[in-house]
Amino acid sequence: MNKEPILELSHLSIQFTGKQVLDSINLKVNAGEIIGYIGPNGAGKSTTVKIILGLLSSYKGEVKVFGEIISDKSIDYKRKIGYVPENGELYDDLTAKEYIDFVGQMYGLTMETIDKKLPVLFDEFDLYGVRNKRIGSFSKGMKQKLLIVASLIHNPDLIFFDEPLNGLDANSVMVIKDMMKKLRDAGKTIFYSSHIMDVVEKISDRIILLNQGNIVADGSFEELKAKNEEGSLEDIFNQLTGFDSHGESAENIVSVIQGVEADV
Ligand SMILES: Nc1ncnc2c1ncn2[C@@H]1O[C@H](COP(=O)(O)OP(=O)(O)OP(=O)(O)O)[C@@H](O)[C@H]1O
Repeated sequence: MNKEPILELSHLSIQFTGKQVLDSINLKVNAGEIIGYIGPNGAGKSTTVKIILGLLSSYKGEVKVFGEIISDKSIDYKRKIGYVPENGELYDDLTAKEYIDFVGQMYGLTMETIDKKLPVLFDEFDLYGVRNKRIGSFSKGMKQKLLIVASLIHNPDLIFFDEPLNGLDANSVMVIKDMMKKLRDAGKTIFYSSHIMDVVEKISDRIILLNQGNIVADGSFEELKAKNEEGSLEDIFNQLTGFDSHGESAENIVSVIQGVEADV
């Protein structure tokens, strides 16, 4: 069995206009895990994913995916990667079927393969009835489900989900959570970024917390809980990111709103 990590970051750093966003991050990820990749807004989660996907090149350090340094290689490694971006762009003028046909073919799938997979996936995601409608007419949740189908149609081994539950109804959320576990059980690796702490807590085999450019926690939820003597992942997150003033912040917001209202 190949024990080489599926993903390895060594001393990964990046700056934007003088701001150190990632500060020498080291990380090894093995196949068959769900990694909850969390951190405050602006911590650098999406930036990390964009570097791994080859969308940003101004970084320092080394990124290995499937055992190969990405800067040395062709873009072939991307054929085995799936990605749902936080704010995914779709082509409004295409129909849902045209979009998946297009994405599938970009990944090198034959139309025969696409035609076998697409009806089942669309059916499960409640998109079959609208497969020939233009994406521009879709609701937020329908677009999100289409992005998820597009990210998985080529059977990727490494999957990046950035807030995949955005806009999904409670039924779809259950499907996606179960689907992530089944993909993990089938040996896939999922890098899951989200601010919904109770889902991250329940679904992740390993949780990585990024704060101010550094990894400040790395382990299973049970390990983080034992180490930090806190109850929930939300509590651990607040403690490790040094945030203990939510009550005060809420009070300030409400009093300013009321004050301004009163002056009008
Ligand atoms: N192209 C860019 N040019 C300049 N600054 C950038 C660029 N991309 C990201 N940044 C900055 O890098 C930091 C990290 O951004 P990133 O989007 O990676 O955060 P995040 O952890 O994904 O946040 P969120 O939880 O809000 O999605 C932010 O300060 C952001 O302003």
